Amino acid sequence: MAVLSTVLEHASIVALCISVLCCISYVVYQRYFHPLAKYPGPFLASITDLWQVYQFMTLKQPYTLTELHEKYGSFVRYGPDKLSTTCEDAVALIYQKGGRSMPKTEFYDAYGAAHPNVFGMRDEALHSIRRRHMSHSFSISYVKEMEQYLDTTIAILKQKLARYASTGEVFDLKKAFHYYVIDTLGELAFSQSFGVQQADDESLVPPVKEHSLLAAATGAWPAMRFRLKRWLPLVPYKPLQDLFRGRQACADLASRCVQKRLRDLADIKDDESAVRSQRKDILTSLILAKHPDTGERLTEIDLETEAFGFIIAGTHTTSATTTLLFYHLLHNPGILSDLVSELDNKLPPLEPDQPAHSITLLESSLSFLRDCVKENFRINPVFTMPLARRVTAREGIMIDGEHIPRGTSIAICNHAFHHNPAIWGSDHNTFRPSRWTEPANNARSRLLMHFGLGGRQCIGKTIATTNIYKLTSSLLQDFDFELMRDETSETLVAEDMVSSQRNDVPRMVSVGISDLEAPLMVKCRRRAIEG
Ligand code: HEM
Repeated sequence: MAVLSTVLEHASIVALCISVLCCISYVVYQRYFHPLAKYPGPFLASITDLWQVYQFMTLKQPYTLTELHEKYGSFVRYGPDKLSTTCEDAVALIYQKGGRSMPKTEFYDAYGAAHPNVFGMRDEALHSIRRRHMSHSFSISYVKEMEQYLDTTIAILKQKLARYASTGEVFDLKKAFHYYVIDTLGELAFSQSFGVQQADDESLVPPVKEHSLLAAATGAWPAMRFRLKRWLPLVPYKPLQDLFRGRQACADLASRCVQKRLRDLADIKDDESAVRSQRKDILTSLILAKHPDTGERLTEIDLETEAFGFIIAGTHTTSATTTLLFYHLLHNPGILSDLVSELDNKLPPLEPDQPAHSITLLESSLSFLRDCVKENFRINPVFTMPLARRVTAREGIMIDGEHIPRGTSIAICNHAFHHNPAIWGSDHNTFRPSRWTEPANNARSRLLMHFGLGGRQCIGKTIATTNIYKLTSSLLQDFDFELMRDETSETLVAEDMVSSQRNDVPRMVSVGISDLEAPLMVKCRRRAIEG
C-alpha cells in the first residue's frame, strides 16, 4: 500500500512538472517563436483569446484597442493569432481585393453558425448568392418605394417632440431615436411597426444589445465556442441568463414576423400580379426571391435567420449613429447653426401635414448635412468590432512592408483606424465637418470604414443613411434643441493633452456595436416659422 501511494505521489509530481513545462513552453513559443511574436501588444493577449473576451465584457474593446494603437503603432497583436492594423494600405488589401482569399473568421460563427445569415456566412460562394437574393430590397429605388412608411414613423416622433416642446419637459433624445428606429425597421422590413413609440414602453424594445455582447464575447474565443454554447446557458448567473433571454426574445420576434408574413402571403405567393399589388417590405422581397440558378426559394429557417439579422444589425446601429450626430451638433453650436441655415436656405418649409422631405430632394441639395453625417461616422463609427478576416494565401500577405503569415486573423477596428493621426491628422478627435471640403481629406473618404468595405460591406447602408438624412433634416427644420447636462453621467469634451486639439469623442460603451454611454438629455422648442 505504502509503495502504491509513493508511486502515485511521484506520478502526480511528474504530471505537475510536465504540465508546468508545457505551459512554459507554450508561453515561450507564443512570445518568441510564433510567427506573430514580433508584433507588440498586451502580454495576455499573445497567449490567450480570453484577453479579448475580457475586453468585450468591459464594454471598452474598441477604445482599448485604439489606445494600444496609440501606444504601439499600426500593428497590435490582440490575440494569439489575431492582428489589428490601422495601416492605410490594409483597407483595400483586406476588404476590397481580399475577396475569397480573405474570408471572415470563426469569430462570426457566434452570430449564428448552425444557420448562418448573410452577416455570419463564412462561405464566400454561398454568401454571394444570398447577397444577390437580397440586394434589390436594399437598393435606393426600393427604399424610395417604401419612403411613405419612414414618413409615418417620423410623424409619430415629431408629435412626441411637439408634446415635449409644449410642456418644456426634459427628455432623453437617445431613447426617442432608439424607439423611432425600431418602429422604422419594423415598417421597412416586416410591414408592421413594433409600436414602441406609441406605447412608449421599454419592454417592447428588442434586447439586441444582449445578443451582440454574447456573440462578440463567445466569438472572440473560437476554440471554446462549442463548449461555451453548450455549458454557458446552464450557469445560474442572472446577468448571463439575461443575455440568453435577450437573444431568445429577438429570435422569437423574428420568427413571429416571418410566420405572420408567410400566412399573409400564403394564398398569393405564386400569383405575380397579386404579389405586385402587395405592400413592399424587405422580408416579402426575400420570401419571393428565387435562387439565380435553381429557382429555389429560401427556407423558413433562412428567412428567420435573416429577419433576426435585420433586427440585430439594423436597429442599435442606426439609433446610436443618429444620437451621436445630435450629440456632436449640440456640443458644437456654431456647426449646428450652419447646418440649420443650410436647411432653411435650401429646403422649402415643411407643410403642416408633411413629416419630412423626399429622399430625392435631400440627397441632391444638402452638402453640409452630408459632411456632418460623414464626420460623425468618422469620429464615432458604431460598428466597432474588429472586422476579422483570415489570411489564406500560402505566401501570406504584405501590408506596409510587413509580412502577415497565412493563418493570421487580421482585422481593422474602424474606431482605431478612424483615429490614426497619420491618416486623419492631429485633429482626428475633433468634430470638424468642414474637413471634407478640403481636397486632400475628401480624397480619403474612400477609406472610411463605418459601413465596412468591399463585398461584405453593410447591405443596409442606404436604409441607414436615408433614414438619418430624413430624420435630421426634418427635426432640425421644425425644432430647436437645447442640451441639458446630466451631471451624473457627464460626457467628455476636453482638450486633448497630446495634440492640444479639442477632444470631442464622448464616453462610449460597446457590445461590438457602440453607443453613447450617457443618455442625451435635451429640451426642445418648436421653431418660429418665418414669413
Ligand atoms: C448606421 C447604421 C449601420 C452601420 C454603422 C452598419 C455597419 C455595418 C458594418 C461595418 C458591416 C460590415 C461587417 C463586417 O464586415 O463584418 C455591416 C454589415 C451588415 N449590415 Fe449594417 N450597419 C448599419 C445599418 C444596417 C441596417 C439598417 C441593416 C438592415 C436592415 C444592416 C444590415 C447589415 C447586414 C445584413 C450586414 C452583413 C452584410 C454582408 O456580410 O453581406 N445594417 N453593417
